[in-house]
Amino acid sequence: MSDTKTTPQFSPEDLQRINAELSGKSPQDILKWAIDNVQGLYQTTAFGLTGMCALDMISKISLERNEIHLVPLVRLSRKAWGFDIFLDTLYHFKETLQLAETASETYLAELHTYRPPGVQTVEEFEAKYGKELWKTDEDAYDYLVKVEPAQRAYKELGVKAVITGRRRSQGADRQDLPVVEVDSTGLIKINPLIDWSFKDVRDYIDKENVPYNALLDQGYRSVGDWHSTAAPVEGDKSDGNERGNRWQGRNKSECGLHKDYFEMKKAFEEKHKAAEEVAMQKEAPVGV
Ligand SMILES: Nc1ncnc2c1ncn2[C@@H]1O[C@H](COP(=O)(O)OS(=O)(=O)O)[C@@H](OP(=O)(O)O)[C@H]1O
Repeated sequence: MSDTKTTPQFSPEDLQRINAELSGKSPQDILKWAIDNVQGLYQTTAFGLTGMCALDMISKISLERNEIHLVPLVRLSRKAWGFDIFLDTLYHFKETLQLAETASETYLAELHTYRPPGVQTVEEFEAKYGKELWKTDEDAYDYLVKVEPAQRAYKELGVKAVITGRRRSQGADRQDLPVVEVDSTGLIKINPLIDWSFKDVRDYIDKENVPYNALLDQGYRSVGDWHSTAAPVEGDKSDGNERGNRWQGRNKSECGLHKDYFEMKKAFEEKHKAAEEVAMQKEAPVGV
């Protein structure tokens, strides 16, 4: 995979202007702007509530613009934008995988699913990288299940920009997010629901009858891998921190997908190389 940084469609000055223009606009207006102005646009989603709102809004924009309500959405939408990228870490809850299927059927959306390099199943992953890698080396885990597959997807599909489901009210690293940003690889990230609260997304889902992860009915507010998503505790509303059930007890609030790609890759490769050298030394016959 080439690691050359691509030239973003927007200069820093463009970005400043665009963010000023889009500030305070509705998610639908931000999405319309993105569809009209951004090339190579896809949505990256783990089918969180926010991503589901965005998916529903995009479909409605497509319908509204074409004014033909009986043509399958897939054909209309395909004209307007790319499609969904789903990074299957192999450790998602079955409810999330079920929702991925329901969402792509409901919206006739074409799902591009990417898995860790060279493997298709948990068994293959664990045979190659060991059991519970998220405990023994969480950075390597993040790199293998999210960061590398995402870069592979972007390259293979020609993705230049992604719509994400991040919101400022999710706190931690997200409280100062801009609407449009460019990451270190030149990828444009658009965060259309940036100003919405958890209640706003929940209300939209209910009002528009949007499919959602069945775990929400069990009290989950944020859903990631099963091994890093704690089950809700009765009576705990965690209103201030909707992602408080993720990576509990660990100093971690992001999965790596929204961190610096080059730094993650370098750290992974250096560690990997060192591990290989140790393994080779062990294998070398005594005296060599
Ligand atoms: N597995 C996977 N595949 C594709 N895209 C993904 C994935 N995980 C995270 N994302 C993108 O990041 C958005 C925020 O997700 P989370 O709040 O769950 O946080 S985290 O990224 O896991 O740290 C998330 O928002 P949603 O669309 O609401 O799911 C996506 O835009």
